[in-house]
Amino acid sequence: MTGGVEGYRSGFASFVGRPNAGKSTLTNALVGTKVVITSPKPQTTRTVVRGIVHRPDAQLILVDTPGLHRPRTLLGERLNDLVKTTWAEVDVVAVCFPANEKVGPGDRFIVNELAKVRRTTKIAVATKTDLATPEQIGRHLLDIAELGRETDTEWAEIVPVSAVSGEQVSLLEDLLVQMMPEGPQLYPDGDLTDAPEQVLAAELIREAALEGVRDELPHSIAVVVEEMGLREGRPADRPLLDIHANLYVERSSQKGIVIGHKGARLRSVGTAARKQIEALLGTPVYLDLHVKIAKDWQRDPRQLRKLGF
Ligand SMILES: Nc1nc2c(ncn2[C@@H]2O[C@H](COP(=O)(O)OP(=O)(O)OP(=O)(O)O)[C@@H](O)[C@H]2O)c(=O)[nH]1
Repeated sequence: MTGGVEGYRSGFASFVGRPNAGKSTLTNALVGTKVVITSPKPQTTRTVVRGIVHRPDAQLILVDTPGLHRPRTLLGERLNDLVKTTWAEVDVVAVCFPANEKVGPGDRFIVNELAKVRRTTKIAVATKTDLATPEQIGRHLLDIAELGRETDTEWAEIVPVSAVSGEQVSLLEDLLVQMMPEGPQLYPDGDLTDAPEQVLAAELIREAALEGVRDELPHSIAVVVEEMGLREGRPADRPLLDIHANLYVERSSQKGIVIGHKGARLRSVGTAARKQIEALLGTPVYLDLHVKIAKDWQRDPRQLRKLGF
């Protein structure tokens, strides 16, 4: 982890736009090819991590937010409120406007709703520029700027890109990174998306760590699996799964409780969790557990959410 490195930036961006606007293709172009569509993490029910851009200077986490619909019912309105709450929690919302189609009522509806979320930085992305002539792209950019004025939306940037030809994709990445706040690395190196096994392993460790101390530490333990992978050089019939995990508590007094006298409690937590994970995944496990205090993270709702507090 390079968390805490000076100047390091980390945060969340979300691509929105009408169906077919090119959101998924752009996510894949930014992250690389291996993105998998994942299920929501247990503790973040509203957002799904679609991909993570790792750089030496930053980590950019691309999340999906629920789709926005024209509300016809109270439930529809509630859902839209939820979308707006989510938009308020990410650092940047990027609205995608395909360059080969005119800006239309569907776009206008989304931008109007987004305009009500004042604090979040908004950018406009003109997607699929390989399908449009330079004149069309120019016109399109003016239309997007005009829509911004009409809806009282301040576009921090308007960026034309093609996810297919790759044109301007790295520029978009640089711009997004500059808009992220300074903060620690939130996901392990190499993670492209939330791996369900890692989430499950973290849950089992958390369960084991809470065993017997629930009253003392009700909601104060979070677990992040930093690394998880089969150890290299093992015979095929004797695999070993290495898991490195951090157990986060809020205060140093809690650290003592979790570790126990001369580390005895942490060792038994490790043993219990290891057996559970082995039973679940069917592979022998080497579990390396560290206890850390998440002091600086407590005031940041995004990081707290990531940690499941
Ligand atoms: N030529 C070209 N086609 C693109 C580009 N980006 C996306 N497409 C195509 O446009 C279509 C829609 O792209 P998606 O990335 O699935 O769009 P989306 O916004 O995620 O769509 P929904 O999931 O329906 O909201 C697909 O057929 C893509 O191949 C691009 O930069 N150039």
